[in-house]
Amino acid sequence: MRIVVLAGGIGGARFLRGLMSAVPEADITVIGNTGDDIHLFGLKVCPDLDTVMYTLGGGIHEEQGWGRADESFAVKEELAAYGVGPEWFGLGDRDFATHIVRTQMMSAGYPLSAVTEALCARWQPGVRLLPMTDDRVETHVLIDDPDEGRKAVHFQEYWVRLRASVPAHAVVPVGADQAKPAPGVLEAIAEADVVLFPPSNPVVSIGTILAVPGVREAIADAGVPVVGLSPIVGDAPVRGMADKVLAAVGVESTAAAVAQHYGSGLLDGWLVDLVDAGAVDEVEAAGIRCKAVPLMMTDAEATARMAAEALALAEEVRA
Ligand SMILES: O=c1nc2n(C[C@H](O)[C@H](O)[C@H](O)CO)c3cc(O)ccc3cc-2c(=O)[nH]1
Repeated sequence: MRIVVLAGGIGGARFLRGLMSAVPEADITVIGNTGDDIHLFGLKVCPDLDTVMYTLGGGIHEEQGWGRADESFAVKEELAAYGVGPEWFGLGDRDFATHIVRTQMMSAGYPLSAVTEALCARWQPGVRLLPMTDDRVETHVLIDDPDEGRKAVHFQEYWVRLRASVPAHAVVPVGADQAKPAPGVLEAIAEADVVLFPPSNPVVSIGTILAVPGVREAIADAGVPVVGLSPIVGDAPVRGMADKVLAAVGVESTAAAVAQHYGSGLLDGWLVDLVDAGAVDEVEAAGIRCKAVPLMMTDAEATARMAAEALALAEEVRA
């Protein structure tokens, strides 16, 4: 079975681990969000691609969900001693090596997709990991700054420095409208037997991937089941601060509202948590097959069961 998964960072990566244990023989292509990418200290950092690569490759800091296990911060401390920031973004020494290799390869002319493949040669994630695009896309968030008034900040500044503590007036994937899908993205979608949306952020992760011209259309036209898992459980994000960016696009933080945000033109099936069983009828009325199952990725087994439920729902809508 050929499965295409659109993935953000931590939620996407953990879901993928469950999916791989549920269907070890599956051929999985991951289309990773690159809107969170940031240039720091002259280096290109790709948080979501790295989170998937490290998680599936066994190098992730498990509790944190991002960055490397057994990490040290000597370089960051030395940079801070020179007064060079930002100090709010935690790049560790081991992680720095990844960004150095990536930046060096890109400076030599390799596209991000080729660089990602090269990095994965070390990590062997067991999936084909593709960036959504080789072009530069950067998600910016429009906020009101107490001193400077309304201004756009990089997504990472909003997420990590500000902890999404101020309202987001708009979320803009800068450059997405001009971006082309990376090599292999449209082909993987066209050849897929099923497309899955993990419980990743519907705006800044999956929404950004869908904003690359051609991706949404390819998924809608693939003629295969498209099944998503709600990142909202009991009207709150399972992790992260998805509610803050959902508000910016005028979507309520409920499992049903997120399903309708994707819409029946894209989504065939939607899993909600048992606590949201009351939303099933509303989602089905919107033309999307819906089922309530446990959706907390508490451990590997629970996550594998979620993935199996998503595939079972895909077979139900295919029939
Ligand atoms: O909350 C944080 N998240 C950090 N993240 C996670 C990241 O900001 C977001 O969670 C994702 O971009 C959202 O998917 C990092 C991810 C990386 O790959 C590399 C460095 C960081 C650093 C931080 C950090 O300092 N604080």
